[in-house]
Amino acid sequence: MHTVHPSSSGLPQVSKTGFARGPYGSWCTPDSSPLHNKLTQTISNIETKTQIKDSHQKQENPIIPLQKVRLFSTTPPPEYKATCEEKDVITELKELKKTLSSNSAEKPPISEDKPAPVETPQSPVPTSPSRHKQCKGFFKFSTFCDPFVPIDPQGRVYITWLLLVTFCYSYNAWCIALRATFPYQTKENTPIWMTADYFCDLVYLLDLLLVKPRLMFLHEGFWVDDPNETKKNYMKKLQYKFDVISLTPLDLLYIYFGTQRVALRFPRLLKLQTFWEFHQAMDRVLSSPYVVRIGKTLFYIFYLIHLNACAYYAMSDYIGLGSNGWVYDNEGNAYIRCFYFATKTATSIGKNPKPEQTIEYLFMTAAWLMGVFVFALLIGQIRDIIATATRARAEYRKTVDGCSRYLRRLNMPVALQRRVTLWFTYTWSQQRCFDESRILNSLPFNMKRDVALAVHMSTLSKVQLFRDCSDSLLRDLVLQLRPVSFLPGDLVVRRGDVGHQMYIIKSGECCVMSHDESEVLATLREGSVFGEISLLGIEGLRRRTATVRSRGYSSLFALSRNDLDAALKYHKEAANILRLRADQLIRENAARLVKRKQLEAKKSHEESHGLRHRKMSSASSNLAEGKKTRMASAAAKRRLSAVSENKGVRASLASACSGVRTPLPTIVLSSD
Ligand SMILES: Nc1ncnc2c1ncn2[C@@H]1O[C@@H]2COP(=O)(O)O[C@H]2[C@H]1O
Repeated sequence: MHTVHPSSSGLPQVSKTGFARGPYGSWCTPDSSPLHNKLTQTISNIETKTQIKDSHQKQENPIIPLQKVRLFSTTPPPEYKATCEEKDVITELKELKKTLSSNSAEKPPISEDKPAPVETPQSPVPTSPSRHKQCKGFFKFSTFCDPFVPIDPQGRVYITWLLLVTFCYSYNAWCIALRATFPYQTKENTPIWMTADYFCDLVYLLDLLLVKPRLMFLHEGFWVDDPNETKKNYMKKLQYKFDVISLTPLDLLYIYFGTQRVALRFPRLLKLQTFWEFHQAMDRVLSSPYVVRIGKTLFYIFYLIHLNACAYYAMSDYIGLGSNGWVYDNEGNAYIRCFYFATKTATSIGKNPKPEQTIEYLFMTAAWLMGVFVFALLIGQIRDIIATATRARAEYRKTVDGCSRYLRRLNMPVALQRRVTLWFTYTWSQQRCFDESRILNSLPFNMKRDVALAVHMSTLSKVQLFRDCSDSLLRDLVLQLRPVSFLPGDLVVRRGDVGHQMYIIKSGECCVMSHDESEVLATLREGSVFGEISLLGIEGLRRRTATVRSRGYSSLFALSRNDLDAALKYHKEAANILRLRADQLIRENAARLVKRKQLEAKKSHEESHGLRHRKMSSASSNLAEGKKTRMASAAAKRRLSAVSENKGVRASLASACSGVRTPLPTIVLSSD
């Protein structure tokens, strides 16, 4: 029998060469080289081992031949045989490891067009095998039609088939009740109704005989695609019994009762499981499953009203159309009028006609009860679906409002409040959540890591450090990365602070500032790493060597010192790369600092030289001026002595001398 192993999640893989390694790979394997992958297979992956065996037999290495395990063998092997097989497998694996390690020098090249399927036994939910057999369009459809090819229950073609069956089911569900009560099936249109009916019956039949028996299923974590087993599996299910009963040809009784007895087709309504199956599949496939859930609930609501309308018409017909104030008065469009009445009674909206007969009272009571219990339940369901769909946004609003209220209560500056709100808005727009880890925590560890890798792949693939080191470094670190956002001008790290985290730029730009923050030393962009120097503690440096500011809005990943230390313990090459880079930066910065200091010294030297020169020149000019003043005062003295007796002249003289910087000749004043 055939089994298909659980495949990887289909996420792209990291490779040193191209980073993304194609859809078959997985992040879960510790080393991504094909050789290593082969070594890390578990015993459960028997088929893969067979492949490995084949490839190595080609290299003429004697390996004990492996047997394929039959999960559903008709004559199960005795237990001791299974144990022996298991032992064989282990021995073989050991031999294989030895062989491979001896051949490790000549690693086979990675085939680009045919990537080796990597098994991930630790993957919790095996994806359907259709991931491996990617075929397109018509070919896909033709394989679906082939009665000997198993069908993937998660494949698109099967979901399309489910849509067709659901359509047929809905047709039966609505039209059987409608035609059985309302006079819409006439002699003239009976052939049309019949054609539609038998087309649906054909679809039911094909589903029962050709589709459902070929559906693959999971057994102990493996996809079973053996036709006999898939058939047996279907026939064991309750769904099979319902599917068979739904095709009971009660309509053969048309021969006796006439084609008007459409109620004979009621068994068709028992194919309800396919209807549910379709909705489950859509729920899985669509990006917004809420639409499907709401659609299904609305379908139930309208269907109940439809049944109510049919019952109302049937009852009115039985009592006599228009015979009293409660029954349908046979005016206007019968279906619309009855549907309107049924909606009114079910939802208790509007004024309902008063029942007159017991049967009418019973009908009204049943309709109201249905409205109270069933409708209230269904409408509540819709409210829940919408609340779930918008829960994340509601929580975001609650957080923002709470924080703003807190800041307002503390009378914080308006600018700060605005800044906080801005941060919330930006972080929400980037991450759509504030705590990514809380969302992922419900997943198993490996899946959580796969999701984190897929989400952050575009950024992490740009980080040179991860390209240069083994893939497992990225896998070890990805769950430790914490997204953080910064606003324009925000300080990411401050020079002199103790370093606790290093950063990877997811989007935006960060500027490394010089000592006095007057100069930008470097502008770091997406995929750049910074803040590692103080974490590595090179030459005892535990403090930030530079200030780094966010230039615009930026989203970064922060990695704590402990997580980095833990990872570097097992990834020596990464430690070396980081250390080398840090060394280089320290040397560059030191050289820049020395150069700057030299420049400053030179400048100050030049400045002091210039000052002395200026001082000397100003001293000599002072001397000359003093000489000039002395000469001027002597002349004034001479003139004064000539006119010493004349008072009026003395006053004018005083004013004439007032402009002279040297103290006025006291002689003149004292002569008074
Ligand atoms: N000249 C530079 N060019 C680029 N990055 C730098 C430079 N100097 C320092 N850094 C980074 O800025 C970071 C500041 O904090 P750390 O000292 O921890 O680590 C530092 C380096 O990662």
